[in-house]
Amino acid sequence: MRPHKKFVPFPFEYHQEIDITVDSLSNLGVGIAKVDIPASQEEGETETTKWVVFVPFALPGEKVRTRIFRNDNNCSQGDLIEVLEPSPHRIEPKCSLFGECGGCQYQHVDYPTQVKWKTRQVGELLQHMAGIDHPVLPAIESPRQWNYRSKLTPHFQKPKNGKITSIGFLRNGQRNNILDVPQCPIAMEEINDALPLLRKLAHQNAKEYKKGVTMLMRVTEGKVETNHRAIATEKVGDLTFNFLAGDFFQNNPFILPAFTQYAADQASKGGAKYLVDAYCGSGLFAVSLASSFEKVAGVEVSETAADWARANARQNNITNATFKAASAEAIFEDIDFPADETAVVIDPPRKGCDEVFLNQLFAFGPSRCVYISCNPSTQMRDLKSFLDAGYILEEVQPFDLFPQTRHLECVVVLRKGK
Ligand SMILES: C[S@@+](CC[C@H](N)C(=O)[O-])C[C@H]1O[C@@H](n2cnc3c(N)ncnc32)[C@H](O)[C@@H]1O
Repeated sequence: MRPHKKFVPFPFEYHQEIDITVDSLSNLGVGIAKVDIPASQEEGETETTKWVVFVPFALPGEKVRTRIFRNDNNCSQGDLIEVLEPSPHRIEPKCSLFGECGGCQYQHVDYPTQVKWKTRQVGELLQHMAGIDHPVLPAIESPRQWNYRSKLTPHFQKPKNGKITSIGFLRNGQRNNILDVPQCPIAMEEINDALPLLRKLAHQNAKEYKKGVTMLMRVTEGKVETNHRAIATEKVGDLTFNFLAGDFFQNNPFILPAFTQYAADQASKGGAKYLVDAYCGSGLFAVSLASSFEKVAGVEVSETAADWARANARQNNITNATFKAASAEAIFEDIDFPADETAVVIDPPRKGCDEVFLNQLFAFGPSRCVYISCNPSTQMRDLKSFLDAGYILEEVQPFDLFPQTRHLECVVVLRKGK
């Protein structure tokens, strides 16, 4: 293969193979090695400098052979060719598509080590993004490490000559190349049981699709729902939640009782009597935490989700919670809760909180904030604003909602300084 015409042949030639020792992992789950290279391209250069090489699927402590395919300004990228000295934590991946499929990054690592690395990555983000050294509690493990996902969204591209080429997920590292995935070991058994028929029907009806499709598979009461507008049901401990199958709901139901209990304990610590659930979706936290508070107010931009939050409160006999369908910052216009007795749960989408919301939140000044996020990078960015506004970081507790993948949920607990 020839190099890309923009390939820069320094510090490595195209497809040069080098043996390296991996030091750490990036937050994308990619192995990072620091190697010595000549300090400049001058002939006869004797000085060396450290250079970063990224190698996917290589584990910390391993010696591996990598083949370089790209040199950037301050790092290089290589493919993993051979593991020369394996890590004691390396295991056989369960899925034959591991490495090709973009869904999982950690199937080749034993579970306790996955959780340890996720914990460490949160600590590193805390340092790099928020500039603080603070202990991170060990990530809470998922009770199920396989067959835990209650939602799967296999996709396919526009059929060619009336034929669908593959139904599945993006290939690892690619943006529009879909790998055919007939079974997925992190999806619940119900999904894997239903997948063959769904795939067969899609192939049979291929001529009807004028563009690519993302299919929905949502487990609800032992069955799989594929209609976005259908009602799905999930039990969390003694509580029952209904929501539109296509709307957001946390998709590892097995860890949710521990997750919501932790949020309840942290939000009510210090005697807060009132709760605001910002970005409340169909009311998971508002409804789960309501018994620990006198009054609860939820806010959610999706009207259907806010309607379901109201219905979920009613069907679980929660009478102290109200919900507003609006952008999150609007909640501070109408609540009359005393700020020094109010806790706010904040669970925004991956992009984090916007400035308008944060300014309104800080102007209100609740005594406690429990910030939950599936994207610790934006969470740590926002954390800086909390610290600047006088909040004190109490606890950082990751939860592993997504075993075998690089993803996690992280809970950051803050109290207002004096
Ligand atoms: C990560 S989900 C959390 C939902 C809920 N807390 C749960 O765990 O089920 C984020 C939610 O924020 C909502 N959202 C997005 N932007 C918003 C905004 N500006 N104001 C209020 N809600 C918003 C989305 O519709 C989604 O329901």
